[in-house]
Amino acid sequence: MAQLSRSNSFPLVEPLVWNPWVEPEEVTLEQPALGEGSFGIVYKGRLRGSTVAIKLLINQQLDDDGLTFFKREIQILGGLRAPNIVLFLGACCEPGHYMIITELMPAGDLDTILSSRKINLSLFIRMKMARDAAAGMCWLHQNKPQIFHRDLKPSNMLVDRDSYLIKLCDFGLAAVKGTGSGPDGRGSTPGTPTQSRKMSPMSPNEIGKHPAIGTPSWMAPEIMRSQPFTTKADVYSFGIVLWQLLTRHQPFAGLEEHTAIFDAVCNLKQRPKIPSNTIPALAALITRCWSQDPLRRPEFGDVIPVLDEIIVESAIENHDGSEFWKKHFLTMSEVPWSAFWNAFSEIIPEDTVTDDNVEIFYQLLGITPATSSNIEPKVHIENFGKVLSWLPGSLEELLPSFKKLCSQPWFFGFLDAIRAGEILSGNIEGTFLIRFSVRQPGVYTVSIVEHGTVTHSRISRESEEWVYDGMRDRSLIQLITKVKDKLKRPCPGSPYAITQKEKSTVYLYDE
Ligand SMILES: Nc1ncnc2c1ncn2[C@@H]1O[C@H](COP(=O)(O)OP(=O)(O)OP(=O)(O)O)[C@@H](O)[C@H]1O
Repeated sequence: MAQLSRSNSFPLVEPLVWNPWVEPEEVTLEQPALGEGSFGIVYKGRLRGSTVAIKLLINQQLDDDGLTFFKREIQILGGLRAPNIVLFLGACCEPGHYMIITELMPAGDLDTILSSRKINLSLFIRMKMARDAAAGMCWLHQNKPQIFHRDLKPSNMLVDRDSYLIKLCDFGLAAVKGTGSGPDGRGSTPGTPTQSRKMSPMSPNEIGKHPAIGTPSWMAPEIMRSQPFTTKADVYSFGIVLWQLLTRHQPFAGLEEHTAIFDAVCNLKQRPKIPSNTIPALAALITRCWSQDPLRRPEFGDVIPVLDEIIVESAIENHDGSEFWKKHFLTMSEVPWSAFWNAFSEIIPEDTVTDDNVEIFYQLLGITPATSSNIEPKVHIENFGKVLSWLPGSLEELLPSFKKLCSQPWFFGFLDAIRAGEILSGNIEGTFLIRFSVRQPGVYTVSIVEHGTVTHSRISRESEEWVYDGMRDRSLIQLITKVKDKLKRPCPGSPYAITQKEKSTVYLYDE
């Protein structure tokens, strides 16, 4: 048999259409700026009929070294096409108009988003962001030749508005292995550190003391010490980013001076504190990523599958539930209803696989019937996780437990405070209903008419027991019977009234 020669490249003989250069007149900028870094101010703008992001260099009088940097950023970013790396669109290399143009990421950078408490981001979304960043870094490290980012931090991670997809940006400090493309033009490629003039955001004075590249809070100890480094220096930075995604805090916040960070990280081997209630796999991953010894840090290719499992665990706290999702739908955030039900009906008792139960489950997962027969409804991982947090126990018992709950006249399921208030108003003192807490999955809310107004309070969960009004019980239904002096009269009109034909004998009200 003829031997096929293996080749993954061939010479491109046709003239290339790729032309990165843009004339300054082609670009229009919109004020105010979107963001500002140490080297550039970024604006929203227009180019050739498209809305884009334009980074104008702050220093428009580049010397030879500055020009080398600028060209390298264009060369590296311009050659990258990957789902988690911001798309390069063009550049202008005319003195006075030095700029780099990329796709616009409308939600801005991750640093701003994480520090804005108004933006609610579940741990599930934040771990998906971590996975995106890891995928972007994996692309760089597995490129041939390898690319080192050297400034990985949340302000260099851009966010897509709707999907929260993350793309890496700012390749101003990036380097290509084996090209001698050091920022100072003297070959400070990874593995052979030299003194760098470009250090963000250290001042020139400090550079002499700590010849290193990057931003101190995210800088690996070997970089700070100006020792040889590898791709694992980026993995260290990722460990800090992962901790930020977990806590939404700034790393080394109390340490203002770069020398203090140097001392903490390099000499005292200190790291930010990982909260004790962190998912164990996530705590372990952060710890490995920011190991003092670079050899103990994982490759990004190994980080991604670990994050895939962490993503599931962050959406579904219930152990059986997260194992179920990992087994059938790992890497999927939502699955078509039929695929979900096929897998789920395999693990529940055969007599519970009924049309009634399908319907009840449909409601429970907050699925609205498809408006068109072409679109199959989907089960979202976070909804499944929430449902399991309200109905803890084994998966086999999920449907019977929910059915029993629905048979209680006071249970109203998915209802917000405003609607609960409307339903209860005009009822006598002590009339109440119980609903899933809209804000806090895993918690129930009691809405009750008290002193002529409707008040809302929580039934919390502590050590596998439900707790309300000083009483506690493993069964929610039993707990409600214990507080019937306060919760006197179930509110009429439960949406599950039909299932209440099989009314529970556990709780009997004196109407
Ligand atoms: N494509 C984009 N879409 C939206 N906002 C962007 C985009 N690119 C950059 N920004 C915003 O501008 C800020 C600065 O961009 P960038 O990091 O590229 O500049 P820099 O001067 O090289 O920064 P550094 O100080 O980290 O070196 C980002 O943190 C972000 O807020």
